Amino acid sequence: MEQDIAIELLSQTRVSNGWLKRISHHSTTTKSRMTLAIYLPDTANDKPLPVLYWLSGLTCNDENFCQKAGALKLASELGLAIVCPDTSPRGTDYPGEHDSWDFGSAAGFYLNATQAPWSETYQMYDYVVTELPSLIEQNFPVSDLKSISGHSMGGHGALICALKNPGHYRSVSAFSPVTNPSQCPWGEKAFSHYLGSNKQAWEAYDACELIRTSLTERLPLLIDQGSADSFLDVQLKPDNLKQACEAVNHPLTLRVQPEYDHSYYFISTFIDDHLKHHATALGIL
Ligand SMILES: N[C@@H](CCC(=O)N[C@@H](CSC=O)C(=O)NCC(=O)O)C(=O)O
Repeated sequence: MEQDIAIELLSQTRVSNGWLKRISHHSTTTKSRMTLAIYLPDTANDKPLPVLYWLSGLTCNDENFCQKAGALKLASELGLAIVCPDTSPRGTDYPGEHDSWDFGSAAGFYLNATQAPWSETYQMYDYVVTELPSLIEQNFPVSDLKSISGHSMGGHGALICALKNPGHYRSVSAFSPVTNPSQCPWGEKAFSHYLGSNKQAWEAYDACELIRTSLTERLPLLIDQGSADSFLDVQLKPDNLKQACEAVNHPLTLRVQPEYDHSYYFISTFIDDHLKHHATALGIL
C-alpha cells in the first residue's frame, strides 16, 4: 500500500546547470494527489537554497511557468530554488468543476473553500502556505527562507499569502494580479461558490481589504502590469490596490509597462527584475 508521505518523481530534466523535477504526492490538506514542479540549481549541493514559490493563473498547472517564463537561467546563477504548485486540486468531479476556464479545476484561487462540495478538497491556501513548504523543506536541499510571486489569479494568491502571514515570506511580487477579487467577475464567481454569499467572508482573501486591515507588517509589493492587458480594467484593477496602499502608506512599486499584454511573453520580459528583487530580500544578491 502506498505511504501517504511518499513523493513520486514523475520526471527530471537538466536545465541551466540544475534539475527541473516534477513530483506528485498525496496532500493531506487537499485530500488529493498533487503535482508540482521544483527547480533546483546545482548549487543546492553546496548549501541549502532559499525558495521562490510561484503561483500560476487560471488554466495553468505546475508547468506553465518553467516552460514559458525564462526564469531558470538567472535562478541558477542566483542560487534560487523555484517551486510551482498546481492551481487547484485534481481528480474530483464536482458539478460544474470542469465546465468553465475561470472556475473549478485550474481555478482554485488560493483560498480555503468553506462551501460544499468545494470545502472537501479546495484548500489551496493552507496547501500553499503550510503543507507545501513543509514537504519541500523535508525532501529537498532548501532552507526555510522563502519568497512568493505569481501571475493573475496567482498574483492574487501571492499577495494574500504574504499579507496574511507576516514574517513568513521575505518578499512578494506579482505580475498582473487580480488585486480586488471581491469587486471583479472572476473573483465574484469563484468566491460566491467557494466561500458563500456573505461578502464579509471574502475580505479575508482580498488583497485590497488585507492592506487596509494589516497591522503588523508592511512588506513592500512589487507589481508589473501591462497597459495592453485585455483583463486590466474589468478583472485586475491595479488602481484599487494603489488606492488601498496609499490610504495606509503600504509600500507599493506598481510598474505599468506600455503595450504589454497578459501573457507569458510579458512575464518573460520582466521576470529578471522580480528574481533579483527576491534574491536581494533573501540575502543572496
Ligand atoms: N481563456 C483563455 C485565457 C486564459 C489565460 O489567459 N490564462 C492566463 C492566466 S489568467 C488569470 O489567472 C495564463 O497564464 N494562461 C496560461 C499560459 O500559459 O499563457 C485561454 O484559455 O487561453
